[in-house]
Amino acid sequence: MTVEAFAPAKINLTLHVTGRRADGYHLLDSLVVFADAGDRLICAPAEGLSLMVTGPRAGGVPTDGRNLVLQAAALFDGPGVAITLEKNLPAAAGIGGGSSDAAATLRALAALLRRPLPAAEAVLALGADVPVCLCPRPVRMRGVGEVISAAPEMPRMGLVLVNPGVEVPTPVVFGALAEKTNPPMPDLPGWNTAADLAGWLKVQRNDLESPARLHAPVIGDVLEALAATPGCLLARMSGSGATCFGIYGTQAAAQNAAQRLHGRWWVQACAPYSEAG
Ligand SMILES: C[C@@](CO)(OP(=O)(O)O)[C@H](O)COP(=O)(O)OP(=O)(O)OC[C@H]1O[C@@H](n2ccc(N)nc2=O)[C@H](O)[C@@H]1O
Ligand SMILES: Nc1ncnc2c1ncn2[C@@H]1O[C@H](COP(=O)(O)OP(=O)(O)O)[C@@H](O)[C@H]1O
Repeated sequence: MTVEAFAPAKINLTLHVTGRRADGYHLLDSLVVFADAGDRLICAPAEGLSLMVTGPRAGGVPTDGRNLVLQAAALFDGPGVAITLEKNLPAAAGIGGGSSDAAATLRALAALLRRPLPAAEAVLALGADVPVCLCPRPVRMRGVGEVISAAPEMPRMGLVLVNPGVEVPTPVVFGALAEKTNPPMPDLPGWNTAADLAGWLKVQRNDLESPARLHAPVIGDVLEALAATPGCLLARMSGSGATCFGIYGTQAAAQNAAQRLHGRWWVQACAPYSEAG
């Protein structure tokens, strides 16, 4: 039996940094959605554990024990599985590529080996973003990433992701954040249209945008380019960057914007993705 799993891109529509724990990790309040663009995993029974990384964004992704896929697989105590990871998302890009791959590995191996998912603490130890990636659907994420509650359904909309090809290491961005204690989000209201959602998001924030722009000023160019595309309702950075997203009223508007932006950067038109269950 072969098990396939989809590892969707994670998008932080908001990212409020509300405090800092004694261990240095930051407390977050984030509206997280997933995209129907992502990496793919194929897991097949084998003698030992192995990983092959393929796909257009495989370059530079570690294939040894540094890869979160192997770290996630190791939680199943030396499983006999050959894993192929098709890498479509840019790495170190603020869209949770590694974390989503790790979560997809956990889902796939639990199904393949007919075993329960590892304990919550072990999942969190893989990375603060791994718990949220375990059930890809719109959620509000708090704590350092482990406190997850359902968010209202997303309205119909189109999205465009743009990454300028500059890797922005997450610890560097958190380290450069001047004010660590900022207001959380208010209660989430629910949105009927993409314009409603964008209007509400405009008065929310990504607190990591300023420190990320210090490290990679090109983020400012990406945001400007996205905002200038026809029909763009909001342009913002995701996570610790450098990927930015644009929100559009329709898929067609997002496709059109992506076509205009194609050329110097990684550009992907997509739609919100939600896994049932
Ligand atoms: C910022 C976020 C927002 O969703 O996304 P990305 O930019 O990575 O996609 C995540 O919190 C990233 O999660 P993840 O990338 O899994 O973080 P980890 O591997 O656990 O931590 C990497 C480093 O980021 C910092 N870190 C991470 C999460 C957090 N809540 N506070 C932190 O201070 C710490 O310096 C830590 O050493
Ligand atoms: N499966 C993976 N895909 C991409 N990067 C990975 C993976 N496993 C480990 N890494 C390492 O994790 C780092 C962060 O990658 P990623 O999770 O994509 O970024 P982010 O935390 O910004 O969303 C990369 O620099 C890379 O070396």
